[in-house]
Amino acid sequence: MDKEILIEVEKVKKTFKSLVAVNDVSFKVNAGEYLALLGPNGAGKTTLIEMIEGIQKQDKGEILIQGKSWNGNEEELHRIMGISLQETHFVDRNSVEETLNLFSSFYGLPKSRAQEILEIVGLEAKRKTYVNHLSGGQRQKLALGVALLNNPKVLLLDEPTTGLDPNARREIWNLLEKLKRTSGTAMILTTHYMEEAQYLCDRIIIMNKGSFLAEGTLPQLIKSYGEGEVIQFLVNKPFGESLKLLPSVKKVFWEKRGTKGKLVVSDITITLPHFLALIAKENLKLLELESRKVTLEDLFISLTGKALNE
Ligand SMILES: Nc1ncnc2c1ncn2[C@@H]1O[C@H](COP(=O)(O)OP(=O)(O)OP(=O)(O)O)[C@@H](O)[C@H]1O
Repeated sequence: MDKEILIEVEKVKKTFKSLVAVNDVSFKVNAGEYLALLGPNGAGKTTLIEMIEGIQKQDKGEILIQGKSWNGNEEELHRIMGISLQETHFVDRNSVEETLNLFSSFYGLPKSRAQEILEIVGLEAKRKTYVNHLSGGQRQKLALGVALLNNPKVLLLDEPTTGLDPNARREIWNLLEKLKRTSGTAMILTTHYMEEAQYLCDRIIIMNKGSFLAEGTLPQLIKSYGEGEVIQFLVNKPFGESLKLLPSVKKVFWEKRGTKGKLVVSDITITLPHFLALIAKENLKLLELESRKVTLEDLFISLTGKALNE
């Protein structure tokens, strides 16, 4: 049986005066699927996710959650949605437990649900702590806990791990991964972190300046860039001969024309000796050299001209 489509975004556009924040984008998310919206600052991720959350209204296009638009269905949609904003504001002089109880009462849920959530997000030891005394990671866990209270069918997380240290980030990932195994929740998360999209999500959309530049599973995205390996280098003076002519080179990308760049090659062991021989022949000095598999970041840079965290 086909999976249920829980989120449908069809030709959605949003402008702020002359700025097109989201430009005619369409996609669907099925039950049980995790989707990442990956993009640099200002790409339009928050605007898009807030339109799906019903916080902002699109100028054009249609957004359906479980087949329904926000118009006239607010109450029903709020019941099936879990939302965590980029910065969730809690009442500082409430404890973790009081905060969860308060949000539970909004949904008409019993206090026992708040207790379950304390365990799920691993904040039992902090139940009596005021929210303004929590660390960044603990706050994010609490925000996630609030989003999960109503057992949402649709979970929308705006940069759930921005600013967290790697350990705290990993803990949030573990939580979300566990949720994926135990529920049919459809999730969209926005992120600047390639590893987050890669680790958690079935599908990735790369977004920049309001538009989708690429979409697919990680292997599909890597394939679209050109599978292979990368030789990254920096030399002291520009090359005289074209690097494209070296054996097994598929593409050449320059960061600083002639001196700093990247070769995408089908086999490093074939290209590398010729590359080094050319450096010797042209009397250049090799200042940096790195070889590795193609990553999503390579694709991202080639599509947007900038690194993900710029
Ligand atoms: N209320 C608003 N009024 C005017 N411009 C806005 C408004 N909200 C967003 N923008 C602009 O729309 C563009 C997209 O912003 P958005 O916050 O959606 O990007 P983002 O991908 O979420 O970025 P970040 O990763 O920094 O959160 C940006 O150029 C932003 O300045």
